[in-house]
Amino acid sequence: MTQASRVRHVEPSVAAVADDAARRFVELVASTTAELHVAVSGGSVATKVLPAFVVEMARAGLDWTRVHVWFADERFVPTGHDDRNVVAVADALKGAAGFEQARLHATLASDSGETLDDAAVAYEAELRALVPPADGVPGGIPSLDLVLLGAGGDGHTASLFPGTPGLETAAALVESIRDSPKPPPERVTLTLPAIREAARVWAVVTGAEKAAAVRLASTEGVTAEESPLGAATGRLETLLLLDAGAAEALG
Ligand SMILES: O=C1O[C@H](COP(=O)(O)O)[C@@H](O)[C@H](O)[C@H]1O
Repeated sequence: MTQASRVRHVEPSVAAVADDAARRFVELVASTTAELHVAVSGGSVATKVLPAFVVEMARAGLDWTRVHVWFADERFVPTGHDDRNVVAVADALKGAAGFEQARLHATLASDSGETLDDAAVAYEAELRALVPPADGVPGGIPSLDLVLLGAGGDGHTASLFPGTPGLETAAALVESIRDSPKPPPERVTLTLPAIREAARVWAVVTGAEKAAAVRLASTEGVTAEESPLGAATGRLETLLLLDAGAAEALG
């Protein structure tokens, strides 16, 4: 995919970016009567963007009964630990009308008795069991309806970090990470092949400290190893939703 097929949208503030993403989410939910499989990120996506989704869905009179929530990445720490992305996501979804816990697809925590590798394997199995492939042919790669990504100032997205070779050719859909440069070190993440099979990928990136990463991600010809954010594209739609700070290094 060329960079030309990635659409950038800039809003003046973090709140305006969250509201814009929320309106797009409402349009997506309203556009279908099917179940929707949405993978979300932690960090600012969980604390600033998802709450806006909940508000906008309520304003539109829509409920969350058809929405499955998955994780773009998760930290392998004990259940309930503040570092678990599911903690912030579950908190954001508390007011989501009609949302059932059974549709919140958390990964195994470090106190589950399973290993980090087991957690990755189990999550891939759950994805394969519940998320249909784009062509509907059994056994194909699950195609999430939406992957909602954030990014770090280093250009990492989900738990895919710059300087990691082979991101594009990962054989698995979910991988374990043992040496995340950003703590905590142990994580599970969707791989680039899993993300790229999603119908839509929306990366919500805010803050001037991420401007250089956004610029690199938007550079024609950038590799996945240089910029995982730049390589995270969807089959039908790839959006980079930015605030003015994150967009300030773009031409
Ligand atoms: O470690 C992580 O960081 C990224 C970016 O977080 P942010 O707070 O700077 O937006 C996040 O997208 C990812 O899910 C998380 O595990």
